[in-house]
Amino acid sequence: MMPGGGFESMMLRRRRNRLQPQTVADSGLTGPVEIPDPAPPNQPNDFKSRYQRLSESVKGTAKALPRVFRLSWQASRPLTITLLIVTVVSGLIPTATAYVAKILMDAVVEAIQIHGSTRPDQTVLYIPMVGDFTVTSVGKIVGIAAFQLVIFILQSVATMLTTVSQQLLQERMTLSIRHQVMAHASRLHLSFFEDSASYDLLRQADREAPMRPMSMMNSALGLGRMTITFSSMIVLLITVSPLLALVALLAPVPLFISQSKYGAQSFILNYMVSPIRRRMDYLSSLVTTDTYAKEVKLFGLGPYLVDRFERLGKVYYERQRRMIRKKNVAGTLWGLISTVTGSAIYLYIALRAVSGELTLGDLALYTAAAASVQFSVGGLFSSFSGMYENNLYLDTLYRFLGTKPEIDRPESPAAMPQPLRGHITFDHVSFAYPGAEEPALKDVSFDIQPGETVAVVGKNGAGKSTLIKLLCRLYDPTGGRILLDGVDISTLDPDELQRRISAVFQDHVSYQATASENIGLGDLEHLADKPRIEQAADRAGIATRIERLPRGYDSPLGRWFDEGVSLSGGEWQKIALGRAFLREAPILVLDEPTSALDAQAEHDLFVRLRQLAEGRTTLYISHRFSTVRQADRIILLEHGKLVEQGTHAELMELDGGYAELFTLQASAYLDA
Ligand SMILES: Nc1ncnc2c1ncn2[C@@H]1O[C@H](COP(=O)(O)OP(=O)(O)OP(=O)(O)O)[C@@H](O)[C@H]1O
Repeated sequence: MMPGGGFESMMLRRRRNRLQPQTVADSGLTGPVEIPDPAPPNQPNDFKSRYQRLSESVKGTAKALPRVFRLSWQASRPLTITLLIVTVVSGLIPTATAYVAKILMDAVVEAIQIHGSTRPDQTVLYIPMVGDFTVTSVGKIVGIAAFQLVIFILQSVATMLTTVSQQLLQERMTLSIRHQVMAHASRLHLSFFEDSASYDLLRQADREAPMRPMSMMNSALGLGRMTITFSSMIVLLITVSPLLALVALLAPVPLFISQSKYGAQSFILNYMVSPIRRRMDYLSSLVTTDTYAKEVKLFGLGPYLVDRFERLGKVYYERQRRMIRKKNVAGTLWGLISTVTGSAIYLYIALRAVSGELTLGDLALYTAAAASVQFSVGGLFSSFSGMYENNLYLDTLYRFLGTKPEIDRPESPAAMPQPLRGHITFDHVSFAYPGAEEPALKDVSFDIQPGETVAVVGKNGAGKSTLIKLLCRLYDPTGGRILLDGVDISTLDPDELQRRISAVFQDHVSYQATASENIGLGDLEHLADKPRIEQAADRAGIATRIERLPRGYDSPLGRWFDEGVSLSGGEWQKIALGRAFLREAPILVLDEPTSALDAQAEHDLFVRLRQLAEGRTTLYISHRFSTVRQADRIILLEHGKLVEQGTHAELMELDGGYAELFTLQASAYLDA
């Protein structure tokens, strides 16, 4: 039985389960360790239904084959052709070998008989020597043996060619698919990365899919090869004895039944990672991952987590043991029926050979044929289940490649205003994240004059970062519009817009690269422009620190490198600022750029920012009011709404939400 639709519906169920809140007992951290496995798909299990599901799976999988061959064809035509030819040849070789063994044996027996008939007086067993035979029979035997040698050589060559072509094609296809996944991911919209289900899709496409087409191709070719062996063997047997062909076909039926039952069970077992194992993996990662180490150690969680792992592990092992035992014992018993049938037939043929109705060669042929037909039946099933499994992953790949970047790229974008002054207008902007019940921004309108520095404040979750994502066009507003120098940004080319914006995000990236590259990535055109990079580092207040590094600007940063330098959180943040300063963009966006900076560094930065922001429109988010008060204007957001705006003095005078937050923070400092 192939799980067919049942498997997919199970995957869907799993995805839904993931989105639903888990009970505490289910997390694996507390509660009973007997976490149940998902119920198997509720489907009838009689032979007919199994057969129907099998044929549905066969059709579904067969449909996937053309696209896999297309991928292989695109990757390399010569290798694909070689592989196809070699598959046909390898499929015929077992039949040819069996046939040659038969004619060789028949020739030997015939030669013995011819020679034996000339010595009718012989009563004791007489073993003839080569010299006793006629030249014709020796010639024939040598000819057949030579033919056999050719087949053996062909077999070695075919094996070598298969290995080489498969490995080379694997490399080519993996490269080409990874390239496609990367290229597509780089075009995707931010919401794709922020949604867990679609992000899962990307991770799977990136991790699993590159290997799959070639595995599928290999399984398909294996299936083809075995089908060729199987059919040619049957044809050969028919020419010798139709009865033999029939029995060779019937003998593996019990094996086929057992394969179809237990093969599918182990398939489900392998691909349905049981919930208990997922929890074990999580517990293990809590103890073995660097980012969790500090907290796990401080709270003394290690022994507790290890103990939970062990207890879950015992339950898991017990379930595995039962399943593995059942599968193998039952599978072997069914297989034995085939073996017994085969032996009975073998005996029957041997007896017929004795009575002279079949030759010794026929007996040899049947032996080879029966073994290879049985092998093919086993192989047919595992090749097919391999294809089925690979196809599931390929589906993921094609679903990923079929996703559309959600930002609409205008067909003929409006011209970017020249020169860009940096006048930003939010005009009744509203926004709700996909699937979110509450909008993150509600009817927000404000205006930032060219060169103005505006700070956005508000409590956690007020919508500050969302505002910035919309301005950078990482999302499109669900209502209202954003104008840049009077032009609606949705009519501009998003790439061109983003080139005019320089940003530091809350979760800025620490690239595993040299100090110089870390800053240079802010503007690819100046990736290796040392003087500009040094100037940007100086503006961000990190130049002296970089100069003190063992290899200055060429020092590798981060732990990926053997001699990589580990920077502090604040130093990394300054590097990110340097990256933003490298880009000579008219709009500067800073999302909590000073959260990791010490008081001195923050003060220095804002003194510099005043110079840097000159001529640039700057929008920054900060929870530090010492920084905020220096802005030309301050915007206060509350639950996605703009509730106050003005200078620090104006807002203090207003004595509203801003004044309250400011006083709260200031008094905290004063009390201390
Ligand atoms: N990718 C997302 N998908 C769904 N909802 C989101 C997403 N990002 C943020 N939100 C929600 O939108 C609201 C506003 O989030 P936002 O990040 O803009 O807040 P913020 O003011 O920047 O908060 P903080 O001060 O904590 O950084 C929050 O309620 C948050 O839960």
